Amino acid sequence: MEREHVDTRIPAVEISHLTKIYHSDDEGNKTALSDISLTVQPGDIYGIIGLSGAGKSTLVRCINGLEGYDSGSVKVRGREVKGLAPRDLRALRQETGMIFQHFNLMPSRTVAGNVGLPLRSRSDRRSRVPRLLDLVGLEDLADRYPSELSGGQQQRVAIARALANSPDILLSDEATSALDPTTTKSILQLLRDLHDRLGITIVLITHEMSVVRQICNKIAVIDHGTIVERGRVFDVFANPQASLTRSFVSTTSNLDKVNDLIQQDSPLVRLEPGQMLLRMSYVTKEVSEALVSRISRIYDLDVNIIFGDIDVVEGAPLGGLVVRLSGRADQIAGALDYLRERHIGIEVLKS
Ligand SMILES: Nc1ncnc2c1ncn2[C@@H]1O[C@H](COP(=O)(O)OP(=O)(O)OP(=O)(O)O)[C@@H](O)[C@H]1O
Repeated sequence: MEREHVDTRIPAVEISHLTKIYHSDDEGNKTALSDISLTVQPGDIYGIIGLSGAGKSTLVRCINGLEGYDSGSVKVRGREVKGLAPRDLRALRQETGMIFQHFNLMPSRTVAGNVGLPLRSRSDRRSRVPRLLDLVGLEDLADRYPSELSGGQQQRVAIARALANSPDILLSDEATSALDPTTTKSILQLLRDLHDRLGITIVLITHEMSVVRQICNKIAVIDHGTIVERGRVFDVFANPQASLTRSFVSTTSNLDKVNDLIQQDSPLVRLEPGQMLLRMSYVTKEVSEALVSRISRIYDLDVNIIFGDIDVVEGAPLGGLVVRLSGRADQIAGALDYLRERHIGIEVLKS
């Protein structure tokens, strides 16, 4: 869908020192966001992850002007959201599509009727709705009603509706949280395709790290209204700093299972004399060697892969292997040095 040229020099969203307090007579003041700063560049798929109540939805609502804020600044396409005239606020929302967990479709309207809702003129609806439906793969369902569709199809309708005014920014608030894993994957794939084809910037709110891993390039982790960690997705997954981030990352990998196996004294992780149980992980993107066969050959070791979990994130392998090494102690030590020099994360689990 055609869109005005986007100035890629101006951040899509720039938030500085944002603080939002909910004031309530009954329950007193509740600080939902405290000193939040983050910058979303045009073309980013920026994941914002946090537990329930962390402040994610409040943050999105500040970005699209649904919620005011107490201090700090929220700029969308270079313009401060607070204090926008109603007309400018309407324009901001038109240029900023939004999708939600529960789709928010009108049950009394057909698929085509829902998608065409944001479009003012009949001619716009006639020309654009079929193209929008085509974009989300629902061209055959135009005359159906939401109740006749699966959850994934309903979210596709909502995505088409969010794109009706050719926004350059899409805000996604837990858009896959009500969907099963397979449907989640297909919706995330669709968002990625739309990003690649339309160049749309996506701000994606979620509580699932696997969602971030699948499509985001940047991530901010939010905890009780503050950002505890941010960075490129690969770096944060490879080397999480905050304990909350570490616990999110651990939900996406089975490598921690080895600790249970050790505790249960599983035969899988029992060692003979001269053996070592090792976890090897990718911590940088610059690894392209056949490491397992190299250390086996150079140091005359048997390397038994017990299990592994490697995914491709931002175009580079991420994750690792749990292996049992058998060989002479000095040879094993040499192999560990070899791996360290090549920036492989190593953790001796048992020896
Ligand atoms: N309208 C409101 N009035 C008072 N407090 C609110 C209001 N909306 C949210 N809060 C509080 O602000 C905090 C942040 O809420 P928010 O909905 O932004 O979190 P969230 O991370 O999106 O959580 P969830 O995933 O459960 O929706 C919570 O403690 C919540 O109770």
